[in-house]
Amino acid sequence: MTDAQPDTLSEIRREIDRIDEAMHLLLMERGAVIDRLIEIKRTAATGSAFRPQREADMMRRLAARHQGRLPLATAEHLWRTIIATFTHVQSPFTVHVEQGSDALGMHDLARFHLGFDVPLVGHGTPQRVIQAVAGSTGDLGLVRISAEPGSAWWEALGGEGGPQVMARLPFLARGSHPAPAPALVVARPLGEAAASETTVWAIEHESETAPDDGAETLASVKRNGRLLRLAAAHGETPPAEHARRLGGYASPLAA
Ligand SMILES: O=C(O)C(=O)C[C@]1(C(=O)O)C=C[C@@H](O)C=C1
Repeated sequence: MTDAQPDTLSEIRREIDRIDEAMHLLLMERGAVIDRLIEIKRTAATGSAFRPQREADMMRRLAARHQGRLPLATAEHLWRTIIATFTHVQSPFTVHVEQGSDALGMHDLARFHLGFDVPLVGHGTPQRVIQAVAGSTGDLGLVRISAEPGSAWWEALGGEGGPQVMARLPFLARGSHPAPAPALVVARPLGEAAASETTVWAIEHESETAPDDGAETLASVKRNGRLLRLAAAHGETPPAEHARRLGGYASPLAA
């Protein structure tokens, strides 16, 4: 199609304008619905409007109905931005991001899932991220999942009211994801709003090798002939006798 067919081109552009206007009106209508939701949702109990299981259900439905020319990643990013923005509107929060060895990847991941309305603060280590979240009311932390990190940073999670794992990103996990850096979202306990399809555990093994217990090893560190392991397992059953529960997340949708 060229500008030599002005009638058809302007017709199509009118259609695009109609769709854009409808989308904009719908987004503003969504904002008005969120105003009503703020009145009935007891965000004050946890200080956070973040509802990871609800978000997972929404993203699964989006992926299931998706088709056509628009890349799924673009639809995912648009909706993540909308949801994160409306989460922030309900109860403002900051996201503490581990910059460490992959600062660019982590920044991409944060912006992909949160848009630009949510403020980010960078930290050099996962422990600093956890500390910042622990000292806040409803802030989130983003910690990179790296198989052999420099320290067993997850030892700083848990405890009475302390930060826990709440989500795993990317959620619509595909080989070609535009922001593929694997990360865990940590937050102070969200009560019933938390997701727990997959539970995250800290396990200390007597030897330097992990047994085949069916749990996925997210990260591990060898210390004094023992293996400190951050593991994830479907359901709520501990994979080992002395496993310490560190939170949970909605299981990402694999390709
Ligand atoms: O459903 C809720 O509880 C909301 O707060 C709404 C909403 C959304 O914008 O759709 C926002 C934040 C939550 O994490 C989940 C969904």
